[in-house]
Amino acid sequence: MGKSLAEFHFVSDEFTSSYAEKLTKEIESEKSLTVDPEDLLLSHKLNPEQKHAYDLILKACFSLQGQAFFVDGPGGTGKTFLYRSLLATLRSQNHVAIAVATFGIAASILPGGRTAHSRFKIPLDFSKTKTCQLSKQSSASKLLSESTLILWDEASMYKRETIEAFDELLKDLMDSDLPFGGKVIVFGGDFRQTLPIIEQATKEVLIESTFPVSLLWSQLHKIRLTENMRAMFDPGFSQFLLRVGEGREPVDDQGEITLSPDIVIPYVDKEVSLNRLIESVFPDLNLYTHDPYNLINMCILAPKNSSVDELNEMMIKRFPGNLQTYISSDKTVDQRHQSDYEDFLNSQNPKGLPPHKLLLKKNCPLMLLRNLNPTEGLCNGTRLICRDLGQHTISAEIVFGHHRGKTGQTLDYVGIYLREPVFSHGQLYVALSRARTAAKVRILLVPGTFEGTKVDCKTRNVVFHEIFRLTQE
Ligand SMILES: Nc1ncnc2c1ncn2[C@@H]1O[C@H](COP(=O)(O)OP(=O)(O)OP(=O)(O)O)[C@@H](O)[C@H]1O
Repeated sequence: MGKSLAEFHFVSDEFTSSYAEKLTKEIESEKSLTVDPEDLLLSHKLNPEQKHAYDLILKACFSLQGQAFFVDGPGGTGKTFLYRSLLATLRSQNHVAIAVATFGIAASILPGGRTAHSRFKIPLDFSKTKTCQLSKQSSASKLLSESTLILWDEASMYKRETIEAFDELLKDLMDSDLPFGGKVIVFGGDFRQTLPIIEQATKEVLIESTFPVSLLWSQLHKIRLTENMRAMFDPGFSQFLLRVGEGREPVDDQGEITLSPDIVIPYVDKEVSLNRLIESVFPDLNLYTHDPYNLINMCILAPKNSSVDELNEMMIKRFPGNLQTYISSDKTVDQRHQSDYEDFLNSQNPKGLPPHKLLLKKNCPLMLLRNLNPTEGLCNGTRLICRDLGQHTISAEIVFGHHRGKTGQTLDYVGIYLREPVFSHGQLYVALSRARTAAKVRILLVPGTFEGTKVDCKTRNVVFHEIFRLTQE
């Protein structure tokens, strides 16, 4: 009687102190995140819709009454702008505000952002276990319990079972039956943009996997942002974007929409037209040497990796400087098959890996394909500039993301290469909606060989209308 557990030395003193240290360290590091003074001023710049959302969410945070929100806004309505403002306000007052996103690149845009998978130990393969792998004693659990706000961007791209597992985790941690354990949680997203990625899934399977199908959906307080701040100086373009995103742009009997000839590059032949697309987006590649920070926001987007590879091959030849070639080393599991399969392995181009033959030049832009260190801004989608090319190493500099002051997913000039039409919900809308004005978009539509009668400005726009019906429920 009257003894503490520690006196029985079940666990070595060294272990207990290092665990306690780790716990404190994680919470302290979250509390000591530096707040960008610019972010603190954002609350004064919010538009009336954003301000309403900001006040509502902060009220829930300060009244200690748990509430779950969903901020639903088309691309460019300032969701990220609102999140940055909320995070800055709370963190400057010493509150723990956790920010996560579906993909590394979106996480790197949020100050202190991490991917939801790494922060909440969500298993990558949900078929084996449907629970988050966080123990109640872990530092991440403690952090969640202490948090005033949990902010989850791009929740529209997450499978509902993941969010349901997170709800169970919070209920367990907080010993509460309230939704999300009674925490204040803000989900954000846009169902006009791409939905969860499930390979080979039918439309029905895809829709069934989305958040609005979950029973949790009806328990969320919905906040809608409607004013497109990105395209505010081109209202006609902003309305066109919304019609494309919501599948309201009229289609012909082939199911295709007609784009304005002003934004379409006329198709002559593939090489000539591709060159025109490249020249309209990157008029002078020499400028990368002097001003990579501005040029990194000019991009050509394509729905398939094979089109991107084709463009990269053309672009790197045009880029000034000496070419450096890096060759991958592919090995068969059984060494005896190496000579038979080496050429075949080298010809493969799996997603998430660079090509077998990677061609680079000093000062050329790069995109990282792995979440190497999201907290330092090194994640899948981070854009960098090659600074030095060694024999086995590449020195590169981050030129995009929160770590470089370039926040949000706005592009200064967008090229869209449709060698074949888009194939999935929201793809065309996502690409178009990165631009501020129609004058900063150019699209190359390669005519299909099918019947050979394709009219130049027509293309497919895939929109699953069912998702909008579900979000309204
Ligand atoms: N209240 C505001 N005042 C000034 N600029 C704003 C405001 N809100 C947003 N913006 C600007 O509008 C652009 C789009 O905002 P933001 O990236 O936050 O939108 P988003 O809804 O997160 O877009 P997406 O869903 O496409 O990622 C950014 O350049 C941002 O700085």
